[in-house]
Amino acid sequence: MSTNITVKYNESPVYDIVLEQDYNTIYRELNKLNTKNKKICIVTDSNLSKLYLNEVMEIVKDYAREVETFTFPAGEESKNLDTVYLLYERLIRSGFDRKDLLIALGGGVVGDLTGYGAATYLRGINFIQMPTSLLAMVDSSIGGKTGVDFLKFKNMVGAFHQPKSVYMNLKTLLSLNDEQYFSGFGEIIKHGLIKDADYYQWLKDNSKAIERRDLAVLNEVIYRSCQIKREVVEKDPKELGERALLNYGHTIGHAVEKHMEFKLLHGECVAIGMVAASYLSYKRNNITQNQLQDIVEVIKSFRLPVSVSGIAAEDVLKATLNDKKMESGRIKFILLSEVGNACIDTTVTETEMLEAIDFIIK
Ligand SMILES: NC(=O)c1ccc[n+]([C@@H]2O[C@H](COP(=O)([O-])OP(=O)(O)OC[C@H]3O[C@@H](n4cnc5c(N)ncnc54)[C@H](O)[C@@H]3O)[C@@H](O)[C@H]2O)c1
Ligand SMILES: O=C(O)C(=O)C[C@@H](O)[C@H](O)[C@H](O)COP(=O)(O)O
Ligand SMILES: [Zn+2]
Repeated sequence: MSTNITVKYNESPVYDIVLEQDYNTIYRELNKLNTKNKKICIVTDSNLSKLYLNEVMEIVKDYAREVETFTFPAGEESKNLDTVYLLYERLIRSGFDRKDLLIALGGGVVGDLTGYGAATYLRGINFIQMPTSLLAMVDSSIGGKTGVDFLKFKNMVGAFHQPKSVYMNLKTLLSLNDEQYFSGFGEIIKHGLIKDADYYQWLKDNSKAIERRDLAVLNEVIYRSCQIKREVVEKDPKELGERALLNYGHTIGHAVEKHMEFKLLHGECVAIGMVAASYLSYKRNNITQNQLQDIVEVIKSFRLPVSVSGIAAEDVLKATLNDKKMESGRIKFILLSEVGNACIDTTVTETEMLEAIDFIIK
């Protein structure tokens, strides 16, 4: 079973998202890029290097002049300029030129960091996303947002740089531990809440099959989420407007992620941030108290946290004011206008934000 989605900018196809259940057809993506006389560097983390690197290398080596690998320690703590420095060093020492190619084999951390390396090395070289986590398949591998954290502030240094292809092997989802697997549902539930109430309902109806990682159902989840993300990024590739809706739950979520020193996964922090943003949406009379309660229960049913402890509300507020959503001193906050629709609101006050943050700190 293979499914393809094409991402277009200004009506022109830019790259394909390929959903597969093995790695056998990667060569098609490489052939499109004429890689036979190019060097390829596969960038991955210390977990994936033990799981899929050899299999991918075996295939890629027949379609490249030379294959290098660059592995860094797994986890958000590595998503910074120190790791990018080591990547540049490796590429320079190995003589990578502008026509060569990077492959990001891993979760969102590998994808964001490799994408940023590709965007900046020699002023930009090609890269392919090979997402292995659910979160990376439904969200981070699509749309060309690349970057790294700085002083633990999330994604503060980055660039828009589109991949040449996004190739996923859904069987890799079977080796994720439960925490990593369910963290993907932070972004998936977000897609339903901001864009598609039917999808949100469908997720609830299919929770049992999702729980047992039925690959046919996961194919549907990934396909629907990728379509939602594709539609948004095609209309607004550089987040001048509507793309900001994808930030639902992130303003407070990113601040929690920073203050928890990356002990919680990104999807878990997005889940907590969505509870706060849904609380504000309820306070603004956009959704009912029952709908707020339903959102909290659905997030819990996907084994995601809905609150956090051990951090101070004032610190979280301060970090939200340093996030990228500030514009002329005002925060661009994403609220639900109803379940299945979201809006940008620049009138949320610090007092309202503190109340929402208090709601998620236990
Ligand atoms: N660029 C974007 O649009 C975008 C969107 C959403 C999230 N992000 C970023 O993505 C990151 C989160 O992504 P993530 O949750 O994939 O984190 P991650 O890359 O750290 O992966 C989570 C953990 O799962 C492991 N892992 C990944 N795939 C595996 C597999 N198949 N089997 C076993 N273990 C596996 C990793 O080694 C890691 O330990 C954050 O940095 C976030 O800011 C970016
Ligand atoms: O693609 C986007 O745009 C998103 O906002 C997707 C988010 O899930 C993702 O976490 C993104 O990296 C957040 O963007 P940022 O600009 O707030 O760093
Ligand atoms: Zn996110």
